[in-house]
Amino acid sequence: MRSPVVVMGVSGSGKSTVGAALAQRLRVPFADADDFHSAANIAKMSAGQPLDDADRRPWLEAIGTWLAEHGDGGVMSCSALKREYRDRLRGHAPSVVFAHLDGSVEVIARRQASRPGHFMPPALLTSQFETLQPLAADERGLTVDVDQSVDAVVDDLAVGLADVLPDDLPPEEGNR
Ligand SMILES: Nc1ncnc2c1ncn2[C@@H]1O[C@H](COP(=O)(O)OP(=O)(O)OP(=O)(O)O)[C@@H](O)[C@H]1O
Ligand SMILES: O=C(O)[C@H](O)[C@@H](O)[C@H](O)[C@H](O)CO
Repeated sequence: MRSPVVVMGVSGSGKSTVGAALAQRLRVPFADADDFHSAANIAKMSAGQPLDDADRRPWLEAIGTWLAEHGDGGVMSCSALKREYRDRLRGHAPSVVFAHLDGSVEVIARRQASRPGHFMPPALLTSQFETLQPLAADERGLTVDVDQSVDAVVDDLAVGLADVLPDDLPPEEGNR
């Protein structure tokens, strides 16, 4: 069976950009968890307030449903900041693999600041880092450094995923 991939990380780490490019490379469907938020969640973040567990619960359910529907391959960009959120997603799609886009607050703040017209205010980056629980050793996934070009990040992901999912990727992707 092929597996869905969740590209995770704090706001501004590159999930939307990298996730879309990865899906294209793997030739699988792509979805962005930003598009699954309720209007109330978007309004809350836009007003500079971080989401809490209750705000994220129905959102995670919708994302889990998408992952379950894409058990044979798909990429979802979703912050998935806490272990308990990832456990929830795994409950829907047990084969899911998490790809953490990891970077320093300096690099990510710089990218967020130069991104025009996004609802997420840069001031919320601190709470994103405070909430983030990196992948634990028992979680199926990989971590990639975002302090490099988008192409290089996607290359690292494709190579790393080939190790995590040796039977899932087309040979030309898996053997890069
Ligand atoms: N590796 C990279 N090198 C340079 N710029 C990047 C890289 N990855 C992403 N960016 C840029 O950084 C900004 C943030 O990226 P993006 O919107 O994809 O992040 P995100 O994690 O999806 O954010 P959010 O969760 O807030 O929607 C964008 O302007 C994007 O073009
Ligand atoms: O869990 C969260 O707090 C949210 O997912 C945020 O991270 C936003 O959706 C997004 O990343 C903002 O751009």
